[in-house]
Amino acid sequence: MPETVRPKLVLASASPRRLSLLQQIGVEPDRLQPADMDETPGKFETPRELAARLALAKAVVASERVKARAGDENSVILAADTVVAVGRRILPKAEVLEEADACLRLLSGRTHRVYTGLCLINQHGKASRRLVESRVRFKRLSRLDIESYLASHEWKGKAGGYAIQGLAGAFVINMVGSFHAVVGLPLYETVSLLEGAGYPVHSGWNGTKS
Ligand SMILES: Cc1cn([C@H]2C[C@H](O)[C@@H](COP(=O)(O)OP(=O)(O)OP(=O)(O)O)O2)c(=O)[nH]c1=O
Repeated sequence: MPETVRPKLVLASASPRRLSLLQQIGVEPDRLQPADMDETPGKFETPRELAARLALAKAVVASERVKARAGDENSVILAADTVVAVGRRILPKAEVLEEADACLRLLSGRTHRVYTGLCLINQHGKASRRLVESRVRFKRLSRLDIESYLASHEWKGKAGGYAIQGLAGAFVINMVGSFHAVVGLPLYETVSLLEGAGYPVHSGWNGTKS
């Protein structure tokens, strides 16, 4: 029987969170190929549609770059996008203090949704997609909560102006969905897409330390 060659894995992301979530399940990408793009929502686009569209767009852009390089033909490309929303209102990825402040005030005492789009383009150029929706309920935030959190700078570059995996974990009364998806990469769905593309996830589990 001919031996199947493991495809190379390209992670289309600049997010250190996504890389460490992959490493958590014993998967080490062969290459990082971040795909910078305009993430502005379309006029009538829902948060769910935005997360799905951007995950696909990131994978496509990275795939084009990978294809242009000799020797990388047998590659699978993985990309994701996380969108935080209150109802239909899409919150920004907070880059400045004012944005993070506005996000936290809006999230205070409310339940919001986090949509994580996932896309894998296989060796033959076929895209497979998943969309994971999680609900997160925040306590009512005091002025001190908000000011202290803003001073931590953990909000920077995070969708909705917070990171559940850090200090903001203290704001969460409960969540329904996938914690890892909120952080940036739904692990169950990631494994299912990788296995579907013939990428052997378990081969990285030998001798893994907890
Ligand atoms: C809600 C939430 C978001 N985030 C992060 C995950 C993503 O990195 C970021 C959302 O922005 P994204 O546009 O999804 O990702 P990114 O620009 O950081 O990285 P790339 O496109 O290169 O993959 O917010 C957390 O780390 N924790 C959280 O609790």
